[in-house]
Amino acid sequence: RGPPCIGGWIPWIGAAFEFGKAPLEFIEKARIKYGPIFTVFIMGKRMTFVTEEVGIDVFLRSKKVDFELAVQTPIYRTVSVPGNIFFALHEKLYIMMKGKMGALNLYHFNEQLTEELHRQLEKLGSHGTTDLNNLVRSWSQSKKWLLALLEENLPETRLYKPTKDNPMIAFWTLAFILSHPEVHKTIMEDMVSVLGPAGKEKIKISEDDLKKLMLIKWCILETIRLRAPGVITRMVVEPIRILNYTVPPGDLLMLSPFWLHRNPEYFPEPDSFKPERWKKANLEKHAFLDNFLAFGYGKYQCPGRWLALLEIQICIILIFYKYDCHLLDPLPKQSFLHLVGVPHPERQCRIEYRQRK
Ligand code: HEM
Repeated sequence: RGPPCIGGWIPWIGAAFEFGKAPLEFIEKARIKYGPIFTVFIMGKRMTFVTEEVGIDVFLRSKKVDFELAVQTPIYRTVSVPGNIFFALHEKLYIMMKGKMGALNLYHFNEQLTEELHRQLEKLGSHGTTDLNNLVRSWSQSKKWLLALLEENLPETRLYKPTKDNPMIAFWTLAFILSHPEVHKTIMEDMVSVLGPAGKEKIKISEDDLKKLMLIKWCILETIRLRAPGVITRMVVEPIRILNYTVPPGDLLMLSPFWLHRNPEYFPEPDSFKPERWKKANLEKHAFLDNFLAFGYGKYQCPGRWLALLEIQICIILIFYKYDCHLLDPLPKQSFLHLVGVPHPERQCRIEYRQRK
């Protein structure tokens, strides 16, 4: 017997209309109505969602589910890499990225990232008002060095251009910090004690400075917890038993880090922005909090996770070092439309900035 299946009235199309209206909301409503495991039938495809312990454990650890088979089609759709090239290059590319961007090798990027962000900040002038989204977008457009690094190590990737970098986490982190004045104030005090008062041109940020500015890292992780990707996915390759159900091969097994991070058993007061909960994580040993799955898990866990954290950390330090900032709009809600990747804001959020003296 398979899990409860949500189909809809029109045979092949299935639940596509209902699901497409607000996929994230759909998943949570379906969990409440159908229980911890359910299948959604859409455009001839079956997606089986697991939302509680047993299912999550199968998703993360079972040998009967496959990462490459699940992501090949979306990769073809977004960056046009055909299946044969993907399967031939994927493992090599992953190992290379994991090595170059691993937590231990990462600080080589410090100087390059700081230089690049300084250049972008100069364009902002001494003061102004802008949409926070525009601000972070302009910073993330010049990662040519990262592409060059990939191409140098794996020339075959030259043929494929990546999609635009996604600056959403930098947006949300700035928005969360600026809408929590106590947190913002403590960050500014820490910055003065580590980097000194404002005024120096083009400060450099050492690995040691980053370690001392731990609250910023906690804010980024807490932001990622609250704005985690809507789903991660695996393809079922052999029948798997979860609770009393059998999930057949060919199903896409789906897990939602976004909703998992809202489970109060795992994260007390899950909707509150509480950077201090990250005090418990063993970040020195490169471990996150239990049940934090924003970067996926297992053999193909996000290889860019430490680089993403480093980049946002430097970005926030540089902007707060140079400018006094405040939001002109309240913290926007997240849109429930984005299932893949980090949720976008429902509406704009303006920021006013003025150079610190
Ligand atoms: C906060 C930002 C980021 C988030 C939330 C994120 C999240 C994720 C997630 C959830 C996965 C799928 C893992 C799984 O299914 O187990 C993934 C894979 C991946 N991420 Fe990230 N990521 C981020 C930033 C980055 C950055 C900056 C890079 C590159 C520089 C990157 C490169 C990749 C790659 C290449 C994969 C695919 C791995 C593979 O094909 O084996 N990510 N990421």
